[in-house]
Amino acid sequence: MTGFPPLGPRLVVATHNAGKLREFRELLAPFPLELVSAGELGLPEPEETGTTYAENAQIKADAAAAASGLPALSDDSGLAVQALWGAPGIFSARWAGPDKDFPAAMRRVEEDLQDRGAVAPADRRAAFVAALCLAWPAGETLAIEGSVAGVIVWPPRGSLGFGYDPIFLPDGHHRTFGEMTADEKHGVSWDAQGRADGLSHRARAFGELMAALFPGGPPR
Ligand SMILES: O=c1nc[nH]c2c1ncn2[C@H]1C[C@H](O)[C@@H](COP(=O)(O)OP(=O)(O)OP(=O)(O)O)O1
Ligand SMILES: [Mg+2]
Repeated sequence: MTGFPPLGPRLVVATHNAGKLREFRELLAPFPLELVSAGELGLPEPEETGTTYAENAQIKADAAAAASGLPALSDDSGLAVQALWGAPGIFSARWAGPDKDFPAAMRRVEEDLQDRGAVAPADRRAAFVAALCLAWPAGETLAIEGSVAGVIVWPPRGSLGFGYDPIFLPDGHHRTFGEMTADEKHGVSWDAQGRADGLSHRARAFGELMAALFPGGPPR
């Protein structure tokens, strides 16, 4: 028993981002859940009025759980660049504008770093951060954050993944997220004790969240 209401069999993935949805489908595959996305249910995209990732994640999960009557899992995430005082941060999606122009958003990150004279890798530190929120229709919530540290590289490298992946090089690796396979970027492995391990911010938060709900790891 985990002290939380049952999770399934149906779970709403409360995102309108196709890249995140693909990652969550892969992350949730080992679990006995039937996934429906906010888009498939025609749920509106709530306004992200929070001032933190966690607040925005809760807004998205609560809205989807209330509208669907099902448990809902949301993600609010972003890229925090140290030399830019954490920007774009919670505004990462908004930097890409209504057309979701991530090449332009990545250029803006690079231009802002150039303006600060940030050329050496040590001056180009960044982290991807994800806050996940699981909300049940009766109001219970479970929230967890994950992050991964690295550096911003220029020019962008790789065409896999989504968003800012091509300019993020995680510490200890020589390929950017845009050059990594889905499994390398966000695959989660479970040890015999049911502890999860993964590389990306989303994989790390997801592993911790699911370990809280499924002690011992995914059912075999
Ligand atoms: O793994 C990632 N790889 C690359 N870029 C990423 C990642 N994770 C977040 N990001 C960037 C792009 C995304 O657009 C923004 C999150 O903004 P965020 O509001 O949480 O998501 P969103 O508006 O795209 O979809 P939704 O709110 O429907 O879940 O940060
Ligand atoms: Mg959003």
